[in-house]
Amino acid sequence: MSFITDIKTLAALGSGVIGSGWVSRALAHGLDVVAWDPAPGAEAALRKRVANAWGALEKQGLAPGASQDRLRFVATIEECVRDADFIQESAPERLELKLELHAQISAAAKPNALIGSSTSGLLPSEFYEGSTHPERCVVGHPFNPVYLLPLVEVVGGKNTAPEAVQAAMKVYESLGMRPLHVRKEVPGFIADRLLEALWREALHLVNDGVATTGEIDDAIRFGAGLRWSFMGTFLTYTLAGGDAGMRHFMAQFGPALQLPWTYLPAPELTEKLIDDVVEGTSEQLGSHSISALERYRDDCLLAVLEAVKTTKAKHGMSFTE
Ligand SMILES: NC(=O)C1=CN([C@@H]2O[C@H](COP(=O)(O)OP(=O)(O)OC[C@H]3O[C@@H](n4cnc5c(N)ncnc54)[C@H](O)[C@@H]3O)[C@@H](O)[C@H]2O)C=CC1
Ligand SMILES: C[N+](C)(C)CC(=O)CC(=O)[O-]
Repeated sequence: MSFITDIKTLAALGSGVIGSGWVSRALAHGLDVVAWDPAPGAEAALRKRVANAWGALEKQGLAPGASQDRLRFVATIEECVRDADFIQESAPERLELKLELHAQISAAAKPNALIGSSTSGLLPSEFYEGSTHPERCVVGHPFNPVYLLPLVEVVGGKNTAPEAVQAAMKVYESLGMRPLHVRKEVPGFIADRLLEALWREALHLVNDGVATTGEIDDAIRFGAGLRWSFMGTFLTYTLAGGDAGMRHFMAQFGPALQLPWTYLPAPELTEKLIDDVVEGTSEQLGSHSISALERYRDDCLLAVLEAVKTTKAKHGMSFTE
């Protein structure tokens, strides 16, 4: 089956924080958007959120014809999805609710219209169980604010066609996003597994009276947080191993993972794990030398620092605030 990838109309179901982010992104990319949300006052709240995001989207650059006026709010699920080329659900994170909602959405949608769910970690095999044409159903997990952050994790369930995953990635790309295919269906996918681990440790630190929430946030935003905007943990640590790279880093700091620094049980540091990490990071390094990547890292850091400083000053804040 071929799926619609050249989309003109996007349907958004659920128009809270995430749904309104999708609506804003789609409108800014010049699409027609049809939205539905059962809450009283949802239309006014959605239009207000879109208006609030529009300034940033204008600065980023709007597609030709992009307009907030191309948003239509409707009264039923059927009306919302009937003529849509792509459907994005952003309803509350409850399995039973999503299961029932997707049965209704998929029954009313065009059979070749892809359906994405914004779920943060529920399994698509479970909540698409009652869907019509489940082969076109995927997870498209975005990050807040959806209208600016490019990452979207794309996950298929047991009934999802591999071509549907590829087609959905193409659609998300057309919306200016950076899709990441999560190849194994696991709760929390990739990004939230990482974020939740950090979050769990942060709560332990607060609970144990070690640091305040502000101190913990400072520990992130003045250190690793700055690096993370342009270089992930594995490549960062490869550089931290100096010229000897990841193998030296693993030898020096790997054993410390077994110490009780963290409440999270560490994996056993087997030879295979070390080899997998070394091989993975070697691939990431590609033909770049450590010193070339150090210069790249430093240039990126300077650029990010300057950008944060200028933007904070524009908002009346000092750099250290
Ligand atoms: N807030 C976040 O940081 C992120 C949330 N997500 C996911 O996005 C989805 C939505 O989350 P939020 O926007 O944060 O929640 P929210 O609470 O801001 O919005 C949910 C919206 O769904 C509406 N709603 C209630 N029942 C509904 C139904 N039966 N059908 C359709 N809509 C219904 C509500 O009226 C509300 O406007 C969840 O699956 C969540 O896991 C994904 C990424 C980040
Ligand atoms: C808290 N959360 C699990 C809903 C967060 C996300 O899913 C992604 C984000 O925007 O951080």
